Amino acid sequence: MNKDKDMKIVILPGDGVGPEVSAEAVKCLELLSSHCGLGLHFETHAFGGAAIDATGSPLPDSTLAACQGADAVLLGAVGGPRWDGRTEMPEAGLLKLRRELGLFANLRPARVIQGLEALSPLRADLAEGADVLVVRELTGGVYFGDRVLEDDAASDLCVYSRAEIERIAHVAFQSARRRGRKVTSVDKANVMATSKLWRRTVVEVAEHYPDVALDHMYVDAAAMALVTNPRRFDVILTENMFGDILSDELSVIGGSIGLLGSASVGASGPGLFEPIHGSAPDIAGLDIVNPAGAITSAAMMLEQLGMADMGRFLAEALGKTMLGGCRTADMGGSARCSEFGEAVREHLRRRLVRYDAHLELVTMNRGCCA
Ligand SMILES: NC(=O)c1ccc[n+]([C@@H]2O[C@H](COP(=O)([O-])OP(=O)(O)OC[C@H]3O[C@@H](n4cnc5c(N)ncnc54)[C@H](O)[C@@H]3O)[C@@H](O)[C@H]2O)c1
Ligand SMILES: CC(C)[C@H](C(=O)O)[C@@H](O)C(=O)O
Ligand SMILES: [Mg+2]
Repeated sequence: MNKDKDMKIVILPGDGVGPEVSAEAVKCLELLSSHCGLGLHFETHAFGGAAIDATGSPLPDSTLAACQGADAVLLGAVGGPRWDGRTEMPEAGLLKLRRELGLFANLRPARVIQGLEALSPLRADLAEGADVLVVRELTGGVYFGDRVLEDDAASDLCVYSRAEIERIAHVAFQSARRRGRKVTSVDKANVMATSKLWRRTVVEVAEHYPDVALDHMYVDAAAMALVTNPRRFDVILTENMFGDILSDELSVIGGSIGLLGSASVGASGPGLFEPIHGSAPDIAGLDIVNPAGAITSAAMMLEQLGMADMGRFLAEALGKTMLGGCRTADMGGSARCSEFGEAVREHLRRRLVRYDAHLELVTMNRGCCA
């Protein structure tokens, strides 16, 4: 594959395990890019706690400008106890980046890999075949409402407009069309005004998708059903805070939070690709973190950049690595983060050899027929 245009990928390693997982993902991308002529160019920028230490800000202007001028952004993770309680924490940089890039849709797929059901904490008969996509609204709700913190009282305002709900609902219904054709909208409409508007608006948007089934659940019941009956879900459509919490819960059905990647996209401009886990300070620097979520995020990035085949090769190499028994400690194995990443790349190299042979055959056949 030779792309017409070079692509700029901004890497934000961040804090804790962020640099470790993003390094493995980047090495996979470099391998694909050099082998297949994808024209990916990588630029690393300071972000999060590391940027606070270097510049005083978690999202320096130069980092934001680089992200705005990129084709895609790949992030490790931010935060850690070292910066807890600061006036401006590393996490504030992440929220600002999502907002500045207009990344209102956060897609978090989770599934139990066939053959790895035993790694799920769920009973095998419950885990088998579970495959859920969380579509999380990412730039509204309580994350972005006014906050007041006084000595004896505090408040966080939760606001949603109809337009914000409509656009994320369209993303969920369109995703369902490519998957199992069912959307479960999760809210707290028995209590919250934002959830009442959410439910009403989702019902209206659903009229444009008569081929997609829609049901509604309260978030507390959904939290239970995710671990008692995950197969009842296809696409979960939910607001910012509920999506944050439910996706961490959902991540463990496959065996570990370390498995999940995510894509955050807006109406236009670069997407942001990041594992859903945090900076895992308890295991940072030990080379034992699971980089699968970061590698999955890189595969999602390739798909979004129009290189779906390459994304599929990377996702397949990741699956083969785990099915072949190479697993990090969180998955019950003993592989180091770097060993796991290298095993993925070895599977990728083998896949690319077969791909080259296929391309050669196609070229030869064309020659014969010309
Ligand atoms: N997108 C992000 O950058 C992001 C996401 C979540 C949390 N955070 C931040 O990360 C910091 C730590 O948060 P936390 O401890 O609540 O959550 P966390 O996700 O970092 O860790 C929770 C637990 O899961 C384990 N874990 C996480 N990822 C793993 C992986 N890939 N492989 C193996 N084990 C893994 C950790 O060791 C820890 O025991 C906080 O500052 C938080 O705000 C950042
Ligand atoms: C670090 C934090 C601000 C972030 C969030 O709550 O969105 C994280 O938990 C996530 O899931 O990406
Ligand atoms: Mg989270």
